Amino acid sequence: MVKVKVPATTANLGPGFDTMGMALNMYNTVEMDFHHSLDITISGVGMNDIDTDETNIVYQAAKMVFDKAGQECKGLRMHLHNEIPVARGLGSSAAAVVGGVVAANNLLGSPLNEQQLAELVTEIEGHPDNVLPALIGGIVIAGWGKEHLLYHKIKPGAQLQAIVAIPEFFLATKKAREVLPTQVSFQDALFNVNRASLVVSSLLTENYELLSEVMEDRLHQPYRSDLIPGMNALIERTKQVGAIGVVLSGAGPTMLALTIDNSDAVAATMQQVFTEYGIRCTVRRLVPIMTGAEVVL
Ligand SMILES: Nc1ncnc2c1ncn2[C@@H]1O[C@H](COP(=O)(O)OP(=O)(O)O)[C@@H](O)[C@H]1O
Ligand SMILES: N[C@@H](CCOP(=O)(O)O)C(=O)O
Repeated sequence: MVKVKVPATTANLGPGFDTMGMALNMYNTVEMDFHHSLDITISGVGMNDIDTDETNIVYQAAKMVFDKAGQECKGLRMHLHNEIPVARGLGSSAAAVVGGVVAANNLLGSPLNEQQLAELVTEIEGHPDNVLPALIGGIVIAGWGKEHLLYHKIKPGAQLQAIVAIPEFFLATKKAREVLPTQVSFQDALFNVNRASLVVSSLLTENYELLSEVMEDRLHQPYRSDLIPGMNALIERTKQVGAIGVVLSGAGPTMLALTIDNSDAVAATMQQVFTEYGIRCTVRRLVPIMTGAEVVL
């Protein structure tokens, strides 16, 4: 039996759509063992929102590792314990995919190396920005090259905190991608190239004064704002009380505020603004982490 612990992630970091993400200290665990049939049990959050048959994505991801390794999968016994809320923009599906792939790879004696795991989880999820930090931790910038996935991991600054306001309502990533345009203007593309580059350089140099001016986006957030009541007001007001950057976490509806200090005021303001817009939410204070999925048993 193997037990794998996988972190939550916050993807995009504003302008880095489908490109950047960061691992956070909130975890799901996957326990997995060989079995003659499929037997899935679940505990923790979202128990009623997750399938326990062959459509379960932890199982589907695990089965792809068996297929790649040329091994027959007769069944699996799995217990999933979840802390990451489902369909809220904190990478629950990424954690499920990574948990399934890493657990199965371990069960089979590690036939796939890190590069192969990174490519497999990206193929399954469709974009690398949440699965890569879930797999290897830290802040990851990633994208497909001609043949291979290219990725680079940055160490988050030690002082950085991540406050997340998690609304009570679900927003499936699929739905939040359907509102995106198929084309954008040259000016908006240029704006995001500029801001994403400045986000990376300010994270690398821990220049939070610069970071506070550049976590802006024109490729996805404007199109998603109608799906998240209060999003723009929350960004504006949370920045006024000292957050470095305030952005949509992944595809939403969770909002992420990066802070160094002023965390109490930031957390209170996020809660307050959502409440004013009739949205019940849970605010959690998290920190970026350098460790991705790890085998704990
Ligand atoms: N722990 C889990 N185990 C299996 N499937 C999960 C788990 N968590 C989430 N999922 C699946 O992922 C879907 C949510 O994915 P998605 O819409 O991308 O939201 P998120 O932003 O949380 O990743 C759920 O509807 C469910 O099918
Ligand atoms: N780049 C993706 C990220 C989705 O992340 P999730 O954690 O919300 O699944 C997007 O913005 O669609």
